[in-house]
Amino acid sequence: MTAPTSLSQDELKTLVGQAALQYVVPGELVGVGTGSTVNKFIDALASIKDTIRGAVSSSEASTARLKALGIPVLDANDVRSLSVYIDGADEIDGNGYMVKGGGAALTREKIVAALARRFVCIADESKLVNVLGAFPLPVEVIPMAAAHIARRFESLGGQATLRLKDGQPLVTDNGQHILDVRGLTISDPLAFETEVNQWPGVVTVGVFALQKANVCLLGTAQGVRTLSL
Ligand SMILES: O=C[C@H](O)[C@H](O)[C@H](O)COP(=O)(O)O
Repeated sequence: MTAPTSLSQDELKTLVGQAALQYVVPGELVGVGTGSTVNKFIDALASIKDTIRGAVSSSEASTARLKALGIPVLDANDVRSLSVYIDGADEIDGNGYMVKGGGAALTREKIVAALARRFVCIADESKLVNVLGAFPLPVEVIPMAAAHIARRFESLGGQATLRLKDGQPLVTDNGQHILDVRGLTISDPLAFETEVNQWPGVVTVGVFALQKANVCLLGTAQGVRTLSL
């Protein structure tokens, strides 16, 4: 697919959202992520909704969009496995390791991704990085542990702030809070994810290395680039 150089970031998201349809298996369920890029995928998915069984969703926001377009949404507990999970990223590196959670959906995203045999990341080219960490790292936390966890990040050189919405701590779909951690360089994503996920009070860290992307569809000025990871 070729794109003229004048495409906006929004148009690049539309391109990769549409390109992801090729990974949807007829007659099956598809795992659906969250965010502005996935919204483009959901819109494209509506055009083939009669060929699939439905979706397993990673957020209330995606569920609402899927249902509004007439796509059935199944509970993750009723599904043993998915052929594919399609989601965006805030950062992705050349190994398929990602930072996610800019939309606060990281925990459910990891759960639905865990059900899938293949993770297809859709992103515009601004998301491709050499090393993870420039995007403030989202971490979902149990509220009573937030200050303690923030201090642990300080000891790693990070500065953690509680994410707010309308002046109040943002509450996730799971009833928890989000810390955004700036100043980290995540040179070993697998080790980092494994360590932080063990800290008491951490629900999920937004590094996706244990469940990395297998394919990335990257929207570029030259068109959609497919990275096999
Ligand atoms: O919590 C949100 C997700 O991890 C998103 O996939 C991520 O933030 C990318 O979102 P967007 O496509 O809006 O840049």
